Amino acid sequence: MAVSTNHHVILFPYMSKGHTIPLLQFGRLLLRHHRNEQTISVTVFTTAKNQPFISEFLSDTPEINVTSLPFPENISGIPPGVENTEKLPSMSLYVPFTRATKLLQPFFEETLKSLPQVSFMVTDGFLWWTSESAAKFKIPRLVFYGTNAYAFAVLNSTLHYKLFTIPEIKSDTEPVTVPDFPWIQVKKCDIDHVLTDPKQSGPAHELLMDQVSSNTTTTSHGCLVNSFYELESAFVDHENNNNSDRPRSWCVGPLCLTDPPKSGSAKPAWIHWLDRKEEEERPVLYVAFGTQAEISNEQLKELALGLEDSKVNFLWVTRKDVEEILGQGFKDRIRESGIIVRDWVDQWEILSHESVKGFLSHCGWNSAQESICAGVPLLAWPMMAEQPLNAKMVVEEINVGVRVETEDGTVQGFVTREELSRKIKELMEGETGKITRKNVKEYSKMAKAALVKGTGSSWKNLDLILKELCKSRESNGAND
Ligand SMILES: O=c1ccn([C@@H]2O[C@H](COP(=O)(O)OP(=O)(O)O[C@H]3O[C@H](CO)[C@@H](O)[C@H](O)[C@H]3O)[C@@H](O)[C@H]2O)c(=O)[nH]1
Repeated sequence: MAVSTNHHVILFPYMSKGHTIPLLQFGRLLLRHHRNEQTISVTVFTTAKNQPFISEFLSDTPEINVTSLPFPENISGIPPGVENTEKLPSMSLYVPFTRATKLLQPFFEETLKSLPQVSFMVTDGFLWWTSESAAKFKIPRLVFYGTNAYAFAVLNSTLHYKLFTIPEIKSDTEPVTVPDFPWIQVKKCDIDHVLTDPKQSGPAHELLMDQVSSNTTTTSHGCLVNSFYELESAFVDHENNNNSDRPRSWCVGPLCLTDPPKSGSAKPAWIHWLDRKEEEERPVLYVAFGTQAEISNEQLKELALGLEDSKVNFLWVTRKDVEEILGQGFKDRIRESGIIVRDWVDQWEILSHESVKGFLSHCGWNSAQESICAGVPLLAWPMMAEQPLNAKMVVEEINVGVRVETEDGTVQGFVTREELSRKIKELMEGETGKITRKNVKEYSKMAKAALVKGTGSSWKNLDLILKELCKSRESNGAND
């Protein structure tokens, strides 16, 4: 008779909801994925101020342990008590905030000493120093970035060929062919400025280099990707076949599909509103820009007016006080057609609602993939980070969305109410909308199939990871 084995997996997400949520979903997936006689336990590392959100998110999975480490204090530029990027006064503080996480290392390692055997750890690529801890404790480490394979492959190609730096390309908007993928053209403004800065020095560059070197075959066993093979096979294959210095990429998603069905709790007001729109047979555009987008008041006003001009019904989730910025008049005018929500919402519940037929999104990868899984086409308005690449992928590669254009063609540029209104109508009522809606439904089916036990590509990948990592740990005597 086979002896049952216990495996213990550590997850350490970066302190930003867009990075944390998918790793928590991965924790759920691990628990669901029983292999033969193995049982798996999971410990999530975080900091005290992030713990309540994580515990609440995992309330359906109390078996997952959550351990908090003390976030460093007195970091120059970081207001006291800020332990998450959403609470930063500006994303320009990303570098000092992320650097400060290194001060968690001694606490992390001290806790590792007291934990039961660890089979492997999955830690965020932004927490580069966790690869040192993994090496010290001889624990295999998988790295997680939260991005898809398309963006990762295009960024790696940009870095490898020094695409914008040698020779230096000054224009922000000149299209440049990506050598590894000649059918793709990118502009300098599509790429994070750290990769296109000819100086290639300074704190942001040094941080990036630390993160890059913690994702090599010697520092990481593999790269966990929140995506599914059928969505972007060319890019997954490219990463795995052409880069001997980087560890293998494993698509194990879409992780949003691991969320439990809604329990019988009372429906929030916005879901009642969506129910009413369904009865009235009025399609709704969902509008939301993730957890860290920074939108000026001027741009926010223009967006509001574009929504109003389009005459489309909309549900807009925003962190800003729209009423204060636009005045009561706007709310009165859109009383019948729109609803504005400032609470934390269950985005998946909204996207899965029958009345939601389009999503105006910044194309953070979680939002974009959630939309694909729910079969909802996107109106792509990228704002920062790798979002311009996600938008390209959604619009040009898999044709499940329409792109919003800025006035000057740069990512940071201004978007007029006329452009917004035109593109909203194109997505919700036009021919392109119809085509993208048909395409996205196909990808939604493929997404679900990827996780099916025994046959799905992501299910098989996770099975291989567990087989490989748990076995290698046993043969190293890790269970002694
Ligand atoms: O009220 C809310 C607001 C957000 N969400 C969820 O929060 C996540 C937000 O993630 P994402 O859409 O990816 O946006 P960001 O928060 O902006 O994500 C950051 O992290 C992503 C993953 O690395 C990157 O793709 C983005 O560029 C980066 O900005 C999603 O799962 C949403 O469903 C909710 O459930 N309710």
